[in-house]
Amino acid sequence: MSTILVTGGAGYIGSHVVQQLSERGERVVVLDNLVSGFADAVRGAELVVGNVGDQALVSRLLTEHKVDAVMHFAAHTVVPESVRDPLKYYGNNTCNTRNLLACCVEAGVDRFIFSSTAAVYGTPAGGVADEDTPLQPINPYGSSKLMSEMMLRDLGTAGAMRYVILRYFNVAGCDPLGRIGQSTPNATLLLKVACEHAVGKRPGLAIFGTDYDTPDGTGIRDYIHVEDLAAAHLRALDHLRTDGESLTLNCGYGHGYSVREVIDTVRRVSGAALQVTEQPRRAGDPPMLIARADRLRQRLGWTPRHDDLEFIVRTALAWERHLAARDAAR
Ligand SMILES: NC(=O)c1ccc[n+]([C@@H]2O[C@H](COP(=O)([O-])OP(=O)(O)OC[C@H]3O[C@@H](n4cnc5c(N)ncnc54)[C@H](O)[C@@H]3O)[C@@H](O)[C@H]2O)c1
Ligand SMILES: O=c1ccn([C@@H]2O[C@H](COP(=O)(O)OP(=O)(O)O[C@H]3O[C@H](CO)[C@H](O)[C@H](O)[C@H]3O)[C@@H](O)[C@H]2O)c(=O)[nH]1
Repeated sequence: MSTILVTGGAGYIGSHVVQQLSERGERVVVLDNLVSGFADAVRGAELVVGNVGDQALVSRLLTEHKVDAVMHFAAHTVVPESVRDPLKYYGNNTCNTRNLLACCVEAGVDRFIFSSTAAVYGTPAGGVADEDTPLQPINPYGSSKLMSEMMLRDLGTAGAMRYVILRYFNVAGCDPLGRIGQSTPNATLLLKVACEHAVGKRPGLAIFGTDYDTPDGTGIRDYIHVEDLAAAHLRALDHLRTDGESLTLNCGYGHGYSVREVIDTVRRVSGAALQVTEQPRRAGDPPMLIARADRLRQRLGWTPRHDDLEFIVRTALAWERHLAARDAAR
């Protein structure tokens, strides 16, 4: 039986994908250096603690485990940090991906699923991006991911790799059964920050920008539940295993919510009286970023199961309560 190598499988999104893979009976080996992941998030798979840029280690894993496909989540992901320290991002997200790809080519592993991001589009005109929208990242994080996409495209042209590039929009929510979740320390993402405030972990919450040209003046994003996103990865794997061609696909629901709508939902679901301040726009934030996501449905037969902001918030909040109870017990 062949194995899937999942890099970054101890992180937020990777751990949800690993759980779905193992529930389906797939054999999985996770490679994660735990810089932002957690060993106890890896369920149903072997965890190897190491760096994805370590070519000797990766080559050994590919052959010893008879790997037939790689899912590559390992990366640094904090946009403002990438602006302050771009080489950290090019090093981990681009150079390490290059090393990983070199090992795959050498070992003849030619199925690759890559975690890309809506950040490759930058600030698309009209706030809606399809996969052919010009790629104009406005921060090093987005650029570091785009360079990895380019390597994959060129390997595809050279006949050395078939790939599915998944461009995630705003990923949110957690395992509905509460087994794993988003534990990222010092989170900056709106939904996580709002849930942390709702459970008392933060004293307040800021809205960054109330003067956008949107119906309520705040930024609009396309929030996709992590379980739906994980399901897209399993479909991508099946596509490559049945000799499907290389694809680049947006992952979102095709509609969005404003910052105020997200905060109102967290307030309603949690019952907490949130302390919300209005602050100036955060540098580099587009007013609106929504996926045109028809291609994902058409090409992989994916249909979302959790396209419901309230459900997303409920699952995120349940995990936040679990973390708060765990911390209180320590
Ligand atoms: N969270 C989002 O909304 C979002 C949106 C778009 C794209 N993405 C992409 O999805 C992927 C997963 O993101 P996440 O939100 O789960 O982040 P995360 O930080 O929770 O997960 C990343 C994982 O990669 C590991 N890692 C990092 N560098 C490594 C290295 N050199 N070697 C081995 N392991 C390493 C970390 O320890 C962590 O477990 C990333 O590639 C990210 O760029 C995330
Ligand atoms: O405390 C906060 C945090 C965020 N926001 C606003 O909420 C919206 C969403 O912001 P997030 O920080 O949650 O997410 P981004 O839209 O910045 O997401 C970007 O960064 C992510 C990773 O950090 C992914 O890569 C994603 O694809 C990329 O577009 C934005 O309008 C932002 O200004 C607030 O008002 N207050």
